[in-house]
Amino acid sequence: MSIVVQKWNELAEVKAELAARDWFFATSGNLSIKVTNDPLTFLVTASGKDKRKQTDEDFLLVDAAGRPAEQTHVKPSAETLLHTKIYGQTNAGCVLHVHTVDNNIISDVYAQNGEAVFSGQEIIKAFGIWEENAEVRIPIIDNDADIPTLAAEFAKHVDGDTGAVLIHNHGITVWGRDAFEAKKHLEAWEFLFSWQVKRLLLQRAAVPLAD
Ligand SMILES: CSC[C@@H](O)[C@@H](O)C(=O)COP(=O)(O)O
Ligand SMILES: [Zn+2]
Repeated sequence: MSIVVQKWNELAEVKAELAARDWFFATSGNLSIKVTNDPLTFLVTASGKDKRKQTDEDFLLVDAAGRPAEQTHVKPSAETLLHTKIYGQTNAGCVLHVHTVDNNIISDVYAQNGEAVFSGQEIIKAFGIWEENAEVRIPIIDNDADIPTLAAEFAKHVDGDTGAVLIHNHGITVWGRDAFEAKKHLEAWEFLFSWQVKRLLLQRAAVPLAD
């Protein structure tokens, strides 16, 4: 099996799992997986498609600049530039972007702080952090409609092989060394967002919480 087919299948599997979670509302979301390092190529979702559906045109191969690396009539994701920043600046192998109600609420509630901070949660260990009372932070950036401007701001927060950024009232972009890690981190972030949204609602309802 060629490396492209192998990576295609891997990304298709992640896509199906995220679809099963109903994380692709209204054609939102984009995913990619690195195929080769030198030259850099990666498979990225085709733009504007319903990512819950599985078709032979779900992904296309693009180069380091996000341009199609082979003849195709489908267009790369409108947000491919964000993926190129990650592959260009790190050794990440997979990038996942989803819009969920919870990630949008958290991005809005903490927008003024420029980040959301979480602690006191067992699931933080999914990020490979094992200390007691560990804290995790996710930056929140403005949702600039101009993709090069958005990508430039986004790139300032891309400094490791794993990471995540919230885009205000838009969604989350998570990356990891491989698809397994990217998905694990995405699920852990979404768990934290959902947990925090529910805590905020309970606090509002004056239900006593541990802290
Ligand atoms: C309808 S979602 C809005 C899109 O602009 C975008 O944010 C998105 O996530 C999907 O865009 P796509 O070009 O299909 O990758
Ligand atoms: Zn998006």
